[in-house]
Amino acid sequence: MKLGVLALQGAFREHVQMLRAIGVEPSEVRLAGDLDGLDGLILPGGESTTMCRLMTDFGLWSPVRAFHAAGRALWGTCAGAILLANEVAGVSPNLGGQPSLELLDVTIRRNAFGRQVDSFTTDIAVKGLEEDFPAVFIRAPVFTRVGPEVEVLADLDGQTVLVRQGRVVASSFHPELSGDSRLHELFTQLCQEAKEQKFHAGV
Ligand SMILES: NC(=O)CC[C@H](N)C(=O)O
Repeated sequence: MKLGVLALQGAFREHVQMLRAIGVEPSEVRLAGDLDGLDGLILPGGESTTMCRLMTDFGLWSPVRAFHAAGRALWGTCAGAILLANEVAGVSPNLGGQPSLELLDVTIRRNAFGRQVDSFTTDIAVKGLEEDFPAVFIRAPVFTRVGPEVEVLADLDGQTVLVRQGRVVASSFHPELSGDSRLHELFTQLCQEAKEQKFHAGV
């Protein structure tokens, strides 16, 4: 299993460390060619406006869309989830619209928990995990609209915080900072499944 972590900005090193801890040696992705041969890609948390600018500078929008179209798995955490969404809300109007990959049929609202509660950790129930997951939220977004093909895997006080649409997963929290590798293990399984499906389909 070959996984990559988008390494333009933000908490990519923490994802790399978490993947290493579960026995996966990931590579850092900065250029389109770095995606070659990968089965899955993690888009980390950070600052989505900066990441968008770097996605443009590094010419990554089309290559990441093509990576998805070729049957590979993607997981966006926090700012990474914002990059995946079809629609981004909560952007300052004078900045214009925020570009995104549009690979996940959701609307995501940036900084949805307000400044008073910038960062917090709380245990949440996640579909597919037997025990609660310690979720770290840092100026986190929430999914305010979820399309018909999107499965909600976790919420917090009625706000959607973890979703999946086929082989695209997005969390508004930072699983790489919680010292709990279960979601990284689940994503690795999803990458494996995506790879096998591709193999069976003869692609
Ligand atoms: N921890 C994070 O990734 C924060 C996301 C950031 N608030 C943004 O909107 O881009």
